[in-house]
Amino acid sequence: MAFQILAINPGSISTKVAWFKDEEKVWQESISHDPEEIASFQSVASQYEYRLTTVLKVVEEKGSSLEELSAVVGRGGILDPIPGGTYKVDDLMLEHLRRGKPWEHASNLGGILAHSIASERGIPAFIVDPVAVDELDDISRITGLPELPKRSLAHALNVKATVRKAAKDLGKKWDELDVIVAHLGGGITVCAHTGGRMVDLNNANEFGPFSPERAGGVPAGDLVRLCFSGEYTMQEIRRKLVGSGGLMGYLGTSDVREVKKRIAEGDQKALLVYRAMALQVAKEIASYAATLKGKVDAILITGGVAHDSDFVALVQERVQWIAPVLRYPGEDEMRALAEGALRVLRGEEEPRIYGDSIKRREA
Ligand SMILES: Nc1ncnc2c1ncn2[C@@H]1O[C@H](COP(=O)(O)OP(=O)(O)OP(=O)(O)O)[C@@H](O)[C@H]1O
Ligand SMILES: CCCC(=O)O
Repeated sequence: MAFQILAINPGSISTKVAWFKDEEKVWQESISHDPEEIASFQSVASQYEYRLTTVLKVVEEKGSSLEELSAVVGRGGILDPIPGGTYKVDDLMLEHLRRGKPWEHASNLGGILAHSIASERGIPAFIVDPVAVDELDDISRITGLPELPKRSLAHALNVKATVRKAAKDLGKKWDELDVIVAHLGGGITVCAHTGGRMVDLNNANEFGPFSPERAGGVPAGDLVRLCFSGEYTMQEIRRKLVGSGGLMGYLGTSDVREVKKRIAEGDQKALLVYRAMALQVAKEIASYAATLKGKVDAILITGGVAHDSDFVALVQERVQWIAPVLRYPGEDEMRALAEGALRVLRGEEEPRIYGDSIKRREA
């Protein structure tokens, strides 16, 4: 009998919903929300009823029956640091998903919504590879200021799914591959993945290359001066770094297709910034070759910007001396969620327990 799985992926102004019968994606919808309506909520957690109604309406319109579900899976957000994998949503996780600390992420709602739909039907709710996955080697946490260690926040769901895809293509086990993964989306995660773990990475919100909408690493002294200039609130500075930085900051757009259009029309500034982003991505990739001591099976380039073969070529010409570059354009987070749930439903993997993972890390 096929497993039927509902996957829910809440983004900042969209909610993606998909229905799977085993690996077959029966349907997928992405509902765009009115940014003003979203902004009218006090917190991510307070959007719960609004997003739940959205999900239930899509399911009804598609003519699917919630009663046939085997499990519900949601994208998980900012939790305490935990290893990657498929987690059962339990009371402790729910409490942490709702608290929105140290800051909020729309994907926190994924686990909350999955639990709400699943618990009424006595079926399991899961999250898979949330942004809080932390598998860093201790040496990678050291930054230069003891009170500011590197935190692991990454596009873990797509990074892990891409490693699994590459493992199939290369005929190896996913947890035996040594790869560098660059997820090039609105934010950019570059990571060294070895032995099944993300042992070193840039943290998509704080370090590394600038991205379509984020600043990446910036001159620390000048940033301090900006913070104390009296011109900006903390919220405004945060917005500059995540949302209005990178391509958005330099060119007023975070859409790489628009940047390409301007370049084709002869815009030299757009060309310079576009090439600079490729250089920064290449330098970040090369730094993880050092983490892996040069033992790299492949460099995997994924995310929306990987659709752009010119951009990938600019990166490739600077890093192909390290290892072959494989391109996996876009992402299929909905499939990655469903496959994470399927591995547990089929008994191929034990579901992880959030509280146990935190305790193990603290011990
Ligand atoms: N065909 C394409 N050619 C060039 N760039 C593209 C193409 N398709 C998407 N992009 C770019 O990819 C970026 C968005 O990537 P993606 O959809 O992976 O990000 P997201 O899901 O919004 O954010 P994140 O990956 O940080 O969660 C945008 O800059 C967009 O312009
Ligand atoms: C913080 C990394 C993940 C994301 O940007 O959504």
